[in-house]
Amino acid sequence: MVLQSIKFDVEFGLLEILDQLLLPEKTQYIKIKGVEDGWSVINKMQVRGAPAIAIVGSLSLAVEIWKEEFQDKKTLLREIEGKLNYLISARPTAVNMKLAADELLELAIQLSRDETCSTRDMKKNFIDAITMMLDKDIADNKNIGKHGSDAILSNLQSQETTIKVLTHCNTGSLATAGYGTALGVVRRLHEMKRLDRVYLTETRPYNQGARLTAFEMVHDKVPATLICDSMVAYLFQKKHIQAVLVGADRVAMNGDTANKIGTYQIACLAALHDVPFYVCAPFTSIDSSKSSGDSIVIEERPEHEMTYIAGKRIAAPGISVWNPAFDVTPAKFIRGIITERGVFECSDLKNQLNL
Ligand SMILES: CSC[C@H]1O[C@H](OP(=O)(O)O)[C@H](O)[C@@H]1O
Repeated sequence: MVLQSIKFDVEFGLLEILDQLLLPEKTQYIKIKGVEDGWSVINKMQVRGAPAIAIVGSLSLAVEIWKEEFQDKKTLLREIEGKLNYLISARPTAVNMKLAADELLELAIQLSRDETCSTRDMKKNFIDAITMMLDKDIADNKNIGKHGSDAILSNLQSQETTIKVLTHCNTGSLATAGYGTALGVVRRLHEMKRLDRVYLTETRPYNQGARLTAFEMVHDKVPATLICDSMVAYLFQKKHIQAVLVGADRVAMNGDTANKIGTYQIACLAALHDVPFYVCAPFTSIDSSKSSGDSIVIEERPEHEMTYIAGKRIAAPGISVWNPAFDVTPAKFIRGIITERGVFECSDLKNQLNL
């Protein structure tokens, strides 16, 4: 059975998301009735992952406007613009919701100006565009898997047939519409029988690795080993890791990449141990408005997310806490950006975006 993080059928007003705060103990879905529910589950990280945030946020708008009748296209356009701006505010670091909102608003403006398009047609065409995001994301991830596995295997010495990789956080079916980005490359390597093992960090404090990536790898029977975040240097020293594969929340034009906290220190260690470090991300995670990572806003999460685990306090009451949810890895540490269009050097991103 395929792991389904999103259930959607707008005809039935159905949008449900798997509550990722309850995994792996409980598999429980939450009904999303509109953008307020969408904003809430994103902000509370009941659904998370850069692509999944954009998809669930946009789908929450689709189910909301599907139920409503609009007197004219101007009213519908005003509703769409206001609710897209609201959804963008749920979490600041991942760029995907902002890029999706920009594209959807541009479509709505075009439809509102098209005199051959009725209000009903505008609503249907707009919702259809959102629905297509699901299939496109899965297709993009399959291409990321193909390009990434080809690139990594090309690095192998002639006598090496299988590969050991390290990944951080969760970049699989629980962070996307399905298959995953960095975990999509892992899945592709496994499908090709070229994966020896994937090592995954627990990824404190939310534990995306221990709770989500481990869940996905066990579910798919992929050879995987969980390690603590503090074990990465020793892993590089004692195991022959041939690549690091991470996701991205926002890639700047020079290749600087914002990703889950801990990514930057893994990149530093990978450089020290000469392990190729790859960022795996669809073009929907690339921000052409950012020339470098310097201006990427880093979300800071509530202190209880660090001082408690599963509702039990693990840190002394009264201790101060700093809880940045992301860090920025400089382009110099990144061997390549693995995308659905191919694998690019950081210096080539601008050309790939025709900028
Ligand atoms: C498919 S990339 C997912 C990306 O999002 C994660 O952050 P969060 O769990 O806080 O949404 C992490 O940075 C992953 O690399």
